[in-house]
Amino acid sequence: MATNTRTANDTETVLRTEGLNIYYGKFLAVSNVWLDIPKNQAVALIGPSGCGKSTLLRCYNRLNDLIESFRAEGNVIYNGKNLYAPDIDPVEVRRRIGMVFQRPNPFPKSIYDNIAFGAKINGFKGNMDQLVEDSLRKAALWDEVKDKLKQSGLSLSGGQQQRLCIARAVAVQPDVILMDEPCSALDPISTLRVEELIHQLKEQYTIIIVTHNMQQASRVADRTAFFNVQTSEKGGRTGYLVEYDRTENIFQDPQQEATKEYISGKFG
Ligand SMILES: Nc1ncnc2c1ncn2[C@@H]1O[C@H](COP(=O)(O)OP(=O)(O)OP(=O)(O)O)[C@@H](O)[C@H]1O
Repeated sequence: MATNTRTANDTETVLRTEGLNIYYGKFLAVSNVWLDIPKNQAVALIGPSGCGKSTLLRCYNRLNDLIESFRAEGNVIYNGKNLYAPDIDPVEVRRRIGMVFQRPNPFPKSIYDNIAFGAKINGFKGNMDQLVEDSLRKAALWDEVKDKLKQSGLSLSGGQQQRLCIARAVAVQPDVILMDEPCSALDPISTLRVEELIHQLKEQYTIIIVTHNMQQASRVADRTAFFNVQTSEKGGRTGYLVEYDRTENIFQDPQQEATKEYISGKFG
């Protein structure tokens, strides 16, 4: 049984996960998750490979809908509305809840158009130059690219490309930004820059980050959710939430044996 799974009552909850079971076909990938994501905080999802961190993350902006075998039971409540209700438009969900992926994936377009493209599709009618500058500033990239906005986004370094993807996510004025191992393809200096950026972004956005790097979770996250895998009699491996608490508690005073073992490197 998980502990501290709903202890985000010190601040407003943006995303509420209620008894979520996630299936791929008949396979139960993640079981019975109860988890509140507080506004303007960063929450890290950690745990061994296959425990369902990315699967859960993709439920928060309905990206799993693109997988035919995907099915969810339970509720994901975003600002009071069930994200999986029939009248909810998944495209609008993905605008409000943006995503940054493991590998930087800029469009094969100019730096400027990487930002402007999504904004135009979303009907942005304001000053585009200003939006591009503001978004690049929020992603701590403006000073490095302001003189080469017409160059291809693909001409940037990996770390710059990832910050461009963050700028692109920010440009459509989301509420929440999901990050799926955003630094795993980056060098240590670029990683630090993205981590610093996460601290700045929290002032305006809520962030959920999947990371394999426990130091990273302890550096960037206010709260951390530790997931583990249990093997059924039939051999199926299902992820479940073990413990969710303030990050310092998870790393310095975990309540569950499995969390203690994981953070001390005994498995995973
Ligand atoms: N599209 C899919 N179809 C079927 N099964 C899937 C699919 N995506 C993930 N799975 C399965 O769901 C389980 C959870 O996978 P997921 O990638 O969410 O775990 P994870 O904790 O993010 O792993 P990792 O840390 O290795 O990235 C795994 O058993 C995986 O094989």
